[in-house]
Amino acid sequence: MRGLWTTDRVRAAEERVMAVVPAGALMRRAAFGVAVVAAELLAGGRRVGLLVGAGNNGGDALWAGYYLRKRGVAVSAVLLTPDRVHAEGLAAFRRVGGRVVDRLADVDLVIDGIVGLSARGPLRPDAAEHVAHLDAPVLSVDLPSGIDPDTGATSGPAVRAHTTVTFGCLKPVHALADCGDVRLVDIGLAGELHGPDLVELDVADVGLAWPVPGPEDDKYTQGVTGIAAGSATYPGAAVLAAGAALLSTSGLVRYAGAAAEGVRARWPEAVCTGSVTDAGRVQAWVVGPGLGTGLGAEAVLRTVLEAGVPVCADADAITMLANNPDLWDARDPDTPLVLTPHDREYERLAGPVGDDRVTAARKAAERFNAVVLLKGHATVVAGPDGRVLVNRARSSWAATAGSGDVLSGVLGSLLAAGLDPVLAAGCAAKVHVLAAELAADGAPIPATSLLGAIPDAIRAVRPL
Ligand SMILES: NC(=O)C1=CN([C@@H]2O[C@H](COP(=O)(O)OP(=O)(O)OC[C@H]3O[C@@H](n4cnc5c(N)ncnc54)[C@H](O)[C@@H]3O)[C@@H](O)[C@H]2O)[C@@H](O)CC1
Ligand SMILES: [K+]
Repeated sequence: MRGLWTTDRVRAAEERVMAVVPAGALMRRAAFGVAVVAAELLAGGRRVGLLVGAGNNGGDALWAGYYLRKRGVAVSAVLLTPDRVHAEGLAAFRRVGGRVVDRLADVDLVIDGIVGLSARGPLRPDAAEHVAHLDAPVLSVDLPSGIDPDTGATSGPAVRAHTTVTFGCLKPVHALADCGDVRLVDIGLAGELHGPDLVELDVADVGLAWPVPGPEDDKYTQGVTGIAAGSATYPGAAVLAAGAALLSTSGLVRYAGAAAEGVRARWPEAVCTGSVTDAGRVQAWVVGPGLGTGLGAEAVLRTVLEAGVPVCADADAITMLANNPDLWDARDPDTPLVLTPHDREYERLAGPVGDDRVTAARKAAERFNAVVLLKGHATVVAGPDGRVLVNRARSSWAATAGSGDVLSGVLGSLLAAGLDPVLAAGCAAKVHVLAAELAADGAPIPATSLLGAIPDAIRAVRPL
């Protein structure tokens, strides 16, 4: 589990530490960490170029240049705003023979000290011009310049980092955007940082949380998942969601709806009925994928919300909740509800997502008293209690038709097994992208292949 802290919190912690350490000590620690990683990345190379912006991020780069010079590396620096540059850093850099140049040429590694925690918006045109012409790998100081540190959003030119060296703690950008290989250098903030703003689950967290049968378990004790999805014309969503639930835990799966025949044919182990009213007891419902939004679908959603068990509402269920707010009344507010919108579904529910996906998910979670799993390349899970988990996919193979139906089935089975709904959503998101990566192995895949890779993904996260 990795914690991530927003820039406000980082600055506050830095201020408290700076009050008790000698001036410049934090920057020196940070810069030394950058120099160590730069030396490692240089391997046989001898020439480093610095892109130096107006603030302390540029100061870090200049001090890193100073340490590299002292090791005999040839270091040149472009000062993007010569009238606003970290004066002590520049003086130290010059003192050891660092050269100031107009343009970086023939370098083996570039250190990006254009902008750090104070970044707003994309790279300015002059910085973008320098970045566009780089042909060496880039080591970014704190974060790749041009990406927003708190939201991970990019609205124009930005640095593409091979590696990022950050200080004290990880920031949201490190989980929400591509920062290359992220290295964390300790600068002594730990004692001043309290609980993180965001959390990224790692494989071990998911493996430990994943429900597996014990010696006393049977199909009922592991949780019965109900699937209210699909239609006679479109049974696919039902087949995918039911299959995902069957492959995710050893609990029973009940399917209820018009696609019963299709589900039974593909998954003989599922208990299938035509209607949610005669489905029997379940410990959690998945409702919505391929269900439609007509009156019959509304009745299904109402029945499921009234059942008094956790519900994962996806796809058409979200659209119905957005179109007909009376449906919220059917819900017992003390029973967990997980909403799994993509951006367009989110917009129907709560307006445009915008650049700040974490805040968007948080706001909706609070407003609807629900866990909100906002789908995207970086999936954000927000709980009504303020907890936020993020999970960034390393690839986009999961972005395929039917992929969301699979995710809802996985999530439903974890809710049925009794997992905390925020954790269930975070674990489902992680295993879902892992299954996509395993199935794809470098080539596009349909959702049925993603589904088929769920067991391998679970094996990959489970402790040996
Ligand atoms: N505060 C501290 O104790 C420490 C800070 N450190 C470094 O200090 C950085 C923060 O420094 P600062 O707050 O001075 O600010 P930055 O260096 O992040 O930004 C400097 C200035 O760049 C300009 N700018 C904003 N957005 C831009 C964009 N998109 N393109 C180009 N220029 C832009 C702004 O005028 C801003 O004030 C951290 O990221 C880290 O690298 C480290 O030295 C560790 C210690
Ligand atoms: K930077």
